[in-house]
Amino acid sequence: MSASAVIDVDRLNLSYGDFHAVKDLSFRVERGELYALLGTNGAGKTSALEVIEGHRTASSGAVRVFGESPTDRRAVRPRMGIMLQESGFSPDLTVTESVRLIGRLTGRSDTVDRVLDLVDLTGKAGTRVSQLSGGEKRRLDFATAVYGGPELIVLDEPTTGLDVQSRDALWAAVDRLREDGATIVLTTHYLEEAQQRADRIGLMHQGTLRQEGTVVELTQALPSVISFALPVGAPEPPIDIARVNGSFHIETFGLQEDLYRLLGWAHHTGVELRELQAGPTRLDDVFRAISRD
Ligand SMILES: Nc1ncnc2c1ncn2[C@@H]1O[C@H](COP(=O)(O)OP(=O)(O)OP(=O)(O)O)[C@@H](O)[C@H]1O
Repeated sequence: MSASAVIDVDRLNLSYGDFHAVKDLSFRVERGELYALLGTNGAGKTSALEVIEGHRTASSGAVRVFGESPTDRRAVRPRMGIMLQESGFSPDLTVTESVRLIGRLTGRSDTVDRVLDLVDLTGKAGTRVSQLSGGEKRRLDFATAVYGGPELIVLDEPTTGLDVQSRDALWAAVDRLREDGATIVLTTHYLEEAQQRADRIGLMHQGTLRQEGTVVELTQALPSVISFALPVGAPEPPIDIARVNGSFHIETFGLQEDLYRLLGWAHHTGVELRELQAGPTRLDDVFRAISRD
């Protein structure tokens, strides 16, 4: 195990009865990293996280968190904050009471006021959980993960159900936690959030890790795309292009060169390139490629 690894997952397998949900999964998360574990529905992300969180026992393989077994709660729990997909707060408790209760369970020290400010729930301190909106409940879930500023924070689909403003606020809070040195493990179906923020990404499909790397490493194997539409009757550019749904696509590993040629041709022939877009491969494309099989 690497000396700095906060999480070390080595050939993890997890079965539910006859169903093999996680297959020989290995990955490491280094101190201070934001690692995004992404994948298709049912890929096994939550199952893997549940083993890391100490909520589930592996069928085989080794998982270490801070060098300890995650089931050693006394060693690991005070250092790890967890935002589950659903926390199951008691509906009759107020926001303040819920945070205080969770705070006690973490074994970390903090003040309710600071945590509510961090997750932007100060105005709802006295509101019962049953009266919170979906997005407010999600922010209360986030409060449980950040209480006491843990070294490791696990976020399972943290922004699902949040409006754009609340998402931005959550990511701003995550940025501040990272500035303080926190290590973050994240699952999300919002690939652009992972693309923008993750230091490294693991892509899972049907229980296995199909690819792992930085965004650049993952996307450089696929071509960039230039797309545009042409006015009726316009000549076609002398470049290898495909027609998709009435518009033109160029797939290229030489984005700059092909764009230069295309724009030069359009300029010389006086053709307008409508809805012109050019950009590197997005994580969505890598994702589609791994989930085809
Ligand atoms: N308690 C359980 N009993 C039986 N099967 C389960 C159980 N929990 C999960 N599974 C199955 O294991 C597989 C992996 O589920 P998991 O929730 O880990 O996937 P996921 O990658 O988190 O999916 P999603 O993105 O849809 O949340 C799925 O096929 C799911 O139906």
